[in-house]
Amino acid sequence: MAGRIEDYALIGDMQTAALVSRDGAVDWLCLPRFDSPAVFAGLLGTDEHGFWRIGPAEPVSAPAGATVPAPPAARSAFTDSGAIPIPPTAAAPAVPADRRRYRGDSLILEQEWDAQGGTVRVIDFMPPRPLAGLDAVPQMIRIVEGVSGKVRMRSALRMRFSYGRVVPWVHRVEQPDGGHRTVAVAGPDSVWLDGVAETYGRDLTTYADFTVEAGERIAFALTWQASHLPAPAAPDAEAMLADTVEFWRDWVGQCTYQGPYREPVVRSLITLKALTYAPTGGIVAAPTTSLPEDIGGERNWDYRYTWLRDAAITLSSLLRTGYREEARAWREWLLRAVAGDPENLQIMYGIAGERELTESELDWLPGYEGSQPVRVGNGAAGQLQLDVYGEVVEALHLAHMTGLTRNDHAHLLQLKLITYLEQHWREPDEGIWEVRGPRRHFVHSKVMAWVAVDRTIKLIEQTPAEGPLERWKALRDEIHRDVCEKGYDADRNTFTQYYGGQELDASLLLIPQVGFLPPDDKRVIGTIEAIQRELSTEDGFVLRYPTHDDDGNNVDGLSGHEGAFLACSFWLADDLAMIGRVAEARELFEKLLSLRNDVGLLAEEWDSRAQRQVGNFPQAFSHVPLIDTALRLTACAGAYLSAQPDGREREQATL
Ligand SMILES: OC[C@H]1O[C@H](O[C@H]2O[C@H](CO)[C@@H](O)[C@H](O)[C@H]2O)[C@H](O)[C@@H](O)[C@@H]1O
Repeated sequence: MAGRIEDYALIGDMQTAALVSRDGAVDWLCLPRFDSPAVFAGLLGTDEHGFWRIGPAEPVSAPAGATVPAPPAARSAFTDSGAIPIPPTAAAPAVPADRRRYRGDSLILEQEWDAQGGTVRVIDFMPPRPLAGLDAVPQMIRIVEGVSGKVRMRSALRMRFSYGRVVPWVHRVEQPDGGHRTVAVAGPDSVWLDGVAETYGRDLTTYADFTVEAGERIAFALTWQASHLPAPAAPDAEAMLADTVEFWRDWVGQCTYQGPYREPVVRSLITLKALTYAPTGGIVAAPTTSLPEDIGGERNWDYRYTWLRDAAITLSSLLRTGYREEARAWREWLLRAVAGDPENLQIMYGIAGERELTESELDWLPGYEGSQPVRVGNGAAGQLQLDVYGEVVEALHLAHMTGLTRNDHAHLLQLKLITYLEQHWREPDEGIWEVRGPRRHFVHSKVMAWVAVDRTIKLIEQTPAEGPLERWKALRDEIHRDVCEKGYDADRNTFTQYYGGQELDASLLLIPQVGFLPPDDKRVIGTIEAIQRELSTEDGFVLRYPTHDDDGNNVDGLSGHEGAFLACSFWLADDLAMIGRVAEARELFEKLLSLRNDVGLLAEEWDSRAQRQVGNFPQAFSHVPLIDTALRLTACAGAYLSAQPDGREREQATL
């Protein structure tokens, strides 16, 4: 059974990613791309749906309920050593590592067990893949390293293609040097296992039992190849490790952020890079599908696609921390994806710009802790969400302002988007939260329409780009007036979720951040205070909107509740800093940092009742605001230091 969401660490090669549990099991891996069917889908079901666990065969202290390690009957060498008799269903021992971490600022995971006989380390990574050529195939490398003593280990590999549905045909391929490879084939996929350890099959699972001594390193490699193509070369694991170390050293070396939050910022940047599909520049919202927002409920979605909103804000964070190449690549992706008539702009696309993201349910998967359905595809692709025009234009604007090489097509696209928005901003939409209830006049959507027009006016004023400047200035004023008249409740001194509504919405926290109103405007302060009052969880985080009305009826078309939305909680910290409540902002930010798991990763939401992470994982939409808030608080600290040379702590508004 899958562990808690925070028990997982991410490894990836910028084309796909895997989740590795603290017990040494890879429970999620889609091959060859982020959005391909999973080869290991144990995360959303059981071990029967695929996993690959490497860990000690005999840990010192197995927790209650852990599978007792035992030798398979077919292997005499192991049986001769006098190990415990095997229960017929035992696949592999599942015992949490005693320690784990990423190797420095990289995506190379190291887990260590103090086991019977000594200490052992397993190093897991996926080498960044070349974009073309024979070796442009996904690989997962697992190096078992003896740290001290002598430890008996087991690798248990159960491949189940097509999200746990298909048992592949697995066979050995003898090699001229006397060694062998193991290959699993079904339909379009083949997956090759290489390693020096002897393997054997039992219960439709491939095992290797071996011993590792201090200083010894035993490598395994899994390589995917289209099944109609010749066998891929067996990778040189140690050379791949050296290349991967160098790749991350170079990449992290470009980071311009040097403030007090360097560790969480860099880990978030590495995570965002891992979610970027290198061949096209598309960015997935998360590498998983259907990790529930409500454990046991139906709020389960496929995030392995590129949302314009999520990608645009990711781009902004990358640009502000020195990463221009990713920004340039995403701009190219955007231009290709939206090519054609902006009337047909989708709010999300596949990672290569695909438009067909039809949603369906995988009824053979039980779901994470029974959370059904498991969905692939995403019906939100067909929604109207007017805010994405604002987010995209804002990202293009920032790219321009930070000196990214001029691109006339991007300018042209921006002008076309505004021409579309001019005709459609008055319409109701599904809004930033993609609610599956009725369309409404969401205030956040209108605010972001204002952002799109505002930034385009600035583009025209600052560059040779041309457009009907006066007409668009009038449009900008009209949208502003409309929002302030219809989206603001003067009696309660707060903006509301939608025109004429009573509910609040945490996306309103963005009003001062995008410059729609200044932070010291009484309506802004009133809205921040109302959100703090009405949308806070008992532990001080923020819900994005109330999921139920006063009579207990669901308002977003879905049953159940959801956790605090981490992005919104970071936005609150930002706003508090903007209105001068810097100490409070910092306290909230640090509380948010404490929700990260031990390797620095955040899901989409936090379940305050269960005190655990929920939703897809790791989530770009959580790591981006983490970076943004860190930058703001760092700027606050800088302003503070220059204003307070004696170093005494005092709150002050800096923005
Ligand atoms: O919870 C309801 C909606 O959840 C998803 O949308 C959320 O994730 C998106 C990607 O990070 C984000 O852009 C959006 O703002 C979030 O609400 C899901 O994709 C939707 O289908 C679902 O209705």
